[in-house]
Amino acid sequence: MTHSARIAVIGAGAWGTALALQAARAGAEVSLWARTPATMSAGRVMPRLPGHALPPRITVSDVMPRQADLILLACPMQHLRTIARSVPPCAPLIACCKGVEEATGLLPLQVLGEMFPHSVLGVLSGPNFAHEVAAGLPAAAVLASADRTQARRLADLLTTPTFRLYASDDPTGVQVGGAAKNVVAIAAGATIGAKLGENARAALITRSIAELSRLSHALGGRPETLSGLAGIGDLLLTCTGAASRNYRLGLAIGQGTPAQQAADALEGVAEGRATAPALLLLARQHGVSTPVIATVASLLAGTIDMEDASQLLLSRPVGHEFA
Ligand SMILES: NC(=O)C1=CN([C@@H]2O[C@H](COP(=O)(O)OP(=O)(O)OC[C@H]3O[C@@H](n4cnc5c(N)ncnc54)[C@H](O)[C@@H]3O)[C@@H](O)[C@H]2O)C=CC1
Ligand SMILES: O=C(CO)COP(=O)(O)O
Repeated sequence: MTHSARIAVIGAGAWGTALALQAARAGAEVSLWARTPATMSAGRVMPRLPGHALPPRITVSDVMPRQADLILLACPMQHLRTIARSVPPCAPLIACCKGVEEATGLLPLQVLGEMFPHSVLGVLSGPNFAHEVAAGLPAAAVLASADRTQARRLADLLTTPTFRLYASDDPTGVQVGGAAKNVVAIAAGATIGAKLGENARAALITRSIAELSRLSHALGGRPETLSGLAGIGDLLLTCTGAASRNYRLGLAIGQGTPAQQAADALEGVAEGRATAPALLLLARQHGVSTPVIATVASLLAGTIDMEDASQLLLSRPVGHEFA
């Protein structure tokens, strides 16, 4: 490519803004699409990430870009379908959201696959707090597409020494990791909020990896993907990092705040909330046992309290570790 890559970022929330900054750092000309109409400016977008100014390579607009070499969709999962309706099918599309569509039980690329059957599709996921990526701190993630060569080519458009994008040809495993880790993070936060201890949290995170691997396998992904950046990597970050919105939602629930009230108090989207029941349904349809996801779904629905939740998990039979 002789010109700088043109990268369109759809969604000017925390993650979209951070990805726009990263794409500019990688040398691209960037258009950042913001939903809010009228005069978009750095001043409107940046309060979410204080301390970072938008460089001149980034233009912000409420009009969808018509031309791009790559399109990054960085909106909340439950709005992906609506927002994608306005996106032109002019370039490979990368889903940067993490979750399952509640109304359909579909993963991001299944939603996009229905809408853009002829486009190259990929997913970007991994342990990445937006504010750190925006600041240019070192981080790594994975970009997965069905075609390994495409995945590497697209990852190269965004990779810099401080944002290391590994390629993968297991988009299903990567999406399951990204969706499920937010649910596990709610459980981890609740464990700490209820003062069950750090041993309990470590056990919960580790056992959830088995759960996620089973689910990934049943949905057509590879279990080993869950031991990579989009699995263990993101679990480590989100289940221990106090900046995680999903963890903070769980923490408040564990301290006794009703789920709805805890969610209302959060700034930004905690994807695990809508994803927990959707993922549970998906797991049941595929005959996969997912005790952690089931417990979080019940906690969020208010059908059990924290004491019931810990009893449910602690009363399960203790078998062979890797049975
Ligand atoms: N914030 C982070 O550190 C990271 C977030 N992600 C993922 O990126 C996705 C977006 O998250 P954030 O940027 O953090 O969200 P955010 O909470 O910062 O921003 C929400 C975005 O959703 C838009 N929005 C709100 N209501 C809407 C509606 N009714 N219709 C259409 N758009 C609406 C807002 O305009 C804004 O762009 C999520 O799936 C999240 O899991 C992934 C990695 C890191
Ligand atoms: O996905 C994230 C980090 O990889 C962000 O996590 P939260 O949405 O829980 O803040």
